[in-house]
Amino acid sequence: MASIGKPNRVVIALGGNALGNTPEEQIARVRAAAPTLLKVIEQGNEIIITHGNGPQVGMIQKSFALAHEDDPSVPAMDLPECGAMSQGYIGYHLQQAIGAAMHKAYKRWHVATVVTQIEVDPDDPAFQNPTKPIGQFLTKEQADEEKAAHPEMTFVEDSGRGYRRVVASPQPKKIVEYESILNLLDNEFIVIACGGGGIPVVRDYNDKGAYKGIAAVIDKDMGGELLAEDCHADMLVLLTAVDHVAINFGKPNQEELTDIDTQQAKEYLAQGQFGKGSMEPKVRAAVKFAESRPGRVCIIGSLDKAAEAMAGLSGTRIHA
Ligand SMILES: Nc1ncnc2c1ncn2[C@@H]1O[C@H](COP(=O)(O)OP(=O)(O)O)[C@@H](O)[C@H]1O
Ligand SMILES: NC(=O)OP(=O)(O)O
Repeated sequence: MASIGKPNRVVIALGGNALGNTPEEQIARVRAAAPTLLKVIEQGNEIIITHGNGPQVGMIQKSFALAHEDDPSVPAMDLPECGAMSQGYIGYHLQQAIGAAMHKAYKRWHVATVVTQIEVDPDDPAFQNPTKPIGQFLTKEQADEEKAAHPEMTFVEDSGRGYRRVVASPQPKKIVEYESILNLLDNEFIVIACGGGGIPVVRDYNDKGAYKGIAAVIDKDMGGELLAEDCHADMLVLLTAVDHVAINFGKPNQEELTDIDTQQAKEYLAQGQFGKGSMEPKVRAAVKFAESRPGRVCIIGSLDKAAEAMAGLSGTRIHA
């Protein structure tokens, strides 16, 4: 386990759903989380923050469509642009909250957001099979209405919480701004990076290999895992809206997991114990990280109990 007292590198991922649905809710939640994040630093760790954007990226795209609904000549705002906006929107609130807490404690303001692109494979099969829920939760009737208005969109039921639109979610391959992130870390900044899983981009070989956006939303748990590996992190902490990963989730025989090894996690994955597009990618990211180097640990827990989760008093610990 990453022990207190030596400078461990910890990547902390904040779930998009755990950040609330309005700017006011988001400000309140990141303000509440900021003291915990600083406490992790005081315990001798370096932290790197990433975050989801599922609700926010959908909200940004829909707001733009509504603003221009009377003018069909205005094209839709594409997902990569919406993803970039979500990184700015969430990074801005995180910078304010962490910056204020840091300034109070140390009279320093060393926190910065990196607008981060992540290269994906244009032939990733995920482009043929949308799985990433975005936007608000809908009733069945609302989802049917949206589907009738936008036949190209796909809607699925999301972990008993309602219906949501799903979009393609390719695997992250390479963090384009990797060196900028490491430079900021070397200069003792708290870095917020790979928000929303990173803006998905592909190489355009008709334009000398330049990067261009592609319509998708990368899973931030998988983006966060890549960030953690690239930054040589010791621990990956995935914070969401539930205290623990569970088996038989939502059933009378639900069982909360506190400590499992990757073998057990893989068996539960094979049994389909985890919600697709919600808990499943977290457990997959946890397994990948825990198996990437001896001693690496992932904790999945709630944003509200982040301190307890890091102290081993809450959350699910996944290790090799
Ligand atoms: N087996 C499970 N154990 C715990 N939570 C689960 C499980 N399967 C699905 N979920 C759902 O997954 C949610 C976390 O995924 P999601 O909301 O997508 O996360 P994020 O906070 O990253 O946006 C939980 O709040 C819960 O509703
Ligand atoms: N991009 C992403 O995974 O967002 P959520 O954490 O909100 O699902």
